[in-house]
Amino acid sequence: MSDLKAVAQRALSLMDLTSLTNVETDADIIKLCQQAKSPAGETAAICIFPRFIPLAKKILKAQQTPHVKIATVTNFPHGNDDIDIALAETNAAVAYGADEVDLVFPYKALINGNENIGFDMVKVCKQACIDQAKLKVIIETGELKTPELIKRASEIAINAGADFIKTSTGKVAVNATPEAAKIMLEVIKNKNIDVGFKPAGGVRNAQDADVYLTLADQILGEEWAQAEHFRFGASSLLTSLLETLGHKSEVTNETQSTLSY
Ligand SMILES: O=C[C@H](O)COP(=O)(O)O
Repeated sequence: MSDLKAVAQRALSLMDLTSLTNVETDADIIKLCQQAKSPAGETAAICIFPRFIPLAKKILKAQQTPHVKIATVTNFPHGNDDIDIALAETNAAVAYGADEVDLVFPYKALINGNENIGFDMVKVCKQACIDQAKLKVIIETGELKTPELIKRASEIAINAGADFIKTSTGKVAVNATPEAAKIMLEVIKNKNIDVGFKPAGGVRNAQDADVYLTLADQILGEEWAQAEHFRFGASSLLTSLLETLGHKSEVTNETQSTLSY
């Protein structure tokens, strides 16, 4: 069993602190940015809908946490197969100033036997992100279900230019699982390529995080799971990690006083 405090500290620095309920207000996004500057250190990123990016940029700058990346989502959460729409959304996300775009792979098309739509969608969206944003491709493992489809979607996404492969939207019945993670990490290892991994959905505490970090350490080596290669997509993990680390999850007065937007 790993040292849970050490795991919690590591997981915090690898987190895409996520708020994708679609009922967020500006106040919720401001609070999320404040939480990203936690008493135990900064999260790697926040993950929000595109329309909130300009506000988040302003807040992150005002609270002097410009290293916290802004991730957003496109073709989300449905994973439909309309390439033009996915591309338009990705172009808009980049125009808003996203550092990272989490694109939902057209997984239903793949389940129906069409590999080309996924490849083409990732390829054009990668082009839209080139030199401006990382492209993280959500393959929705809980819907793909079989190891063969999870492996194939991972390979297609990587072949088309994904910078990260991500398990899940967090919006379906089955989200990140260790079984899916193992398949995806092995695809990355076998391809011997500079692509990252993001388990997302249902990662709730340091024990959950430990399972995925241990898999990454075993499959890709202990140095690999750094923020440029590994993220957790999670909405409630931070609160639990802060408890493990002995901190209260509330925003500190100090954090609030740095805001001058
Ligand atoms: O990408 C992240 C997920 O949407 C968050 O899922 P969660 O609410 O289960 O942590």
